[in-house]
Amino acid sequence: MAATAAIGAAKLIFSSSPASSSSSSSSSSSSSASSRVCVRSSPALAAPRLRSFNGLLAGRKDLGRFSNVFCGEHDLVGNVAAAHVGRRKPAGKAQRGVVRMAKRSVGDLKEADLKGKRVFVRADLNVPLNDELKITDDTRIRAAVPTIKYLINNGAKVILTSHLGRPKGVTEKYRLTPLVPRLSELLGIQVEKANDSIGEEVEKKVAAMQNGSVLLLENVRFYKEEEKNDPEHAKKLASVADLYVNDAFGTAHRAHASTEGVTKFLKPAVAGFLLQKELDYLDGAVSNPKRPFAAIVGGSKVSSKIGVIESLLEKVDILLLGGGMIFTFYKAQGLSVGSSLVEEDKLELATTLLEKAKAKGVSLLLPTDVVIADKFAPDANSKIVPASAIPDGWMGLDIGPDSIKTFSEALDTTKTIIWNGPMGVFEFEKFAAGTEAIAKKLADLSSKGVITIIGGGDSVAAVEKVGVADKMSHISTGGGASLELLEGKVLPGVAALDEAAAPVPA
Ligand SMILES: Nc1ncnc2c1ncn2[C@@H]1O[C@H](COP(=O)(O)OP(=O)(O)O)[C@@H](O)[C@H]1O
Ligand SMILES: O=C(OP(=O)(O)O)[C@H](O)COP(=O)(O)O
Repeated sequence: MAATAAIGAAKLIFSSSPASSSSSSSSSSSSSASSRVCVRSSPALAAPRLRSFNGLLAGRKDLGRFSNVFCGEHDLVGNVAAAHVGRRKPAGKAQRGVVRMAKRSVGDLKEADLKGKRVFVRADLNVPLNDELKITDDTRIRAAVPTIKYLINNGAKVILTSHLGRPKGVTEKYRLTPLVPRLSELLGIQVEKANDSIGEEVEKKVAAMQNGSVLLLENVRFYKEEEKNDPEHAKKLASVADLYVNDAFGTAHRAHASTEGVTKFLKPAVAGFLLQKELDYLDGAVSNPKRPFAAIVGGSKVSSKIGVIESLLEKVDILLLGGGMIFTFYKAQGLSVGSSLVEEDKLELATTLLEKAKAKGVSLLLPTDVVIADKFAPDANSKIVPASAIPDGWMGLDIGPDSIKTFSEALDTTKTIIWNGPMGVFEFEKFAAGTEAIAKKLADLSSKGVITIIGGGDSVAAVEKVGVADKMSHISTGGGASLELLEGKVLPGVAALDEAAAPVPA
């Protein structure tokens, strides 16, 4: 039963009841169906280390440097991307028909299909950059390499596209130029770059491409039409290419022109190796998780992630909230939050979510103490205060030591953990302790057999920074995408791709 413990004026919802055990007997049949038909080894939920890279690299020595993060055991399987097109209903509710579709993979395309062809590759190269525009974590770039290498080794001309950040129009600091040296180094060829993603310059550069070369287009989000998924814009993007590969798992939850719209104009439209690998692992691990199952949600994308919490309450037994997410909850409970990050229009939702968690017996834990700062800067003055005592003019930038302890104890009871969003502004040393402590805790639990899944550009950067990325069961290049997959949502970037020859029976 859920109990409400008062912490100063703050209320912390805590349930002593065990997990809603309803888990997913209803889902297991579809899960096993997919294992059978999608020719994959079941994700080894009992193993602490990634086991489901699905052999996409097997036998391909040229791809061997891909990543120590992504390279687990390479057991050879077919080139079929398993993707939920319709997904199971939450446990405890009537199950709608589950339709599983296999998506056509880039691995299905051979030299005869690729040689001399212009391939529009959508990757998620949204990597963190510092003030000097230096890449601070290259995980997403490394993760994109196997698909690109496969294409160039088969004689294709790769037109590589990505977004970076959330620019409003052309913004110098969001140009993709800083990515070129690392991409070139990893691919072993000089990558060319265009200063636009559509138009004459792109057309000219594409016309001059040799087989086996790579042209990186400019940030696709410099055009507002990208996020609007404007069909005319998608047509312009597609006009320079013959076929489409989507390998941007981190952006697969966005129906944008370069992730969804272009599929109307380019055939075949297939899944890249990374997209395929992510879906395969996450589908198995989160659709029928070992319980207790915990989610940790933090970071700064509050408005896009707070909505996910409602669905998470249907799936998880424990939900830990940190990062910029928490202040909306505090404010909803009547607390002062100073100048902390708050989504004013989500206050009502936050209240509803706290009530729902209580009603469902889900342990929703908010930090009881926070590290506050007098400005958003690495050299800010800081102090630790109870969550109920944030003074005016101060902002919360990390969770405090009591919260770390409570969160660690809660995590000790779990068997599966998915984490998206840092606990604090870990980029500043003064506010990195919460994130680092949780990263170390997950690494420790991983070694004890707990399944640990880290998703999101910054979350992955944080575990890399702590040096524990290789201890985790799975490092996902998508935070929001993996949460939406966990919710049971259709990822538009996946749904738009061609189906494999035959649908997978449910
Ligand atoms: N209390 C906070 N206030 C403001 N920003 C925060 C806070 N806690 C964490 N962040 C920021 O959240 C960012 C990551 O958020 P997000 O993009 O949602 O994560 P991910 O990339 O892992 O999905 C980090 O850059 C971090 O500095
Ligand atoms: O960083 C990303 O998502 P994530 O922070 O949820 O991992 C992706 O590149 C998507 O970016 P968006 O959330 O601006 O669409």
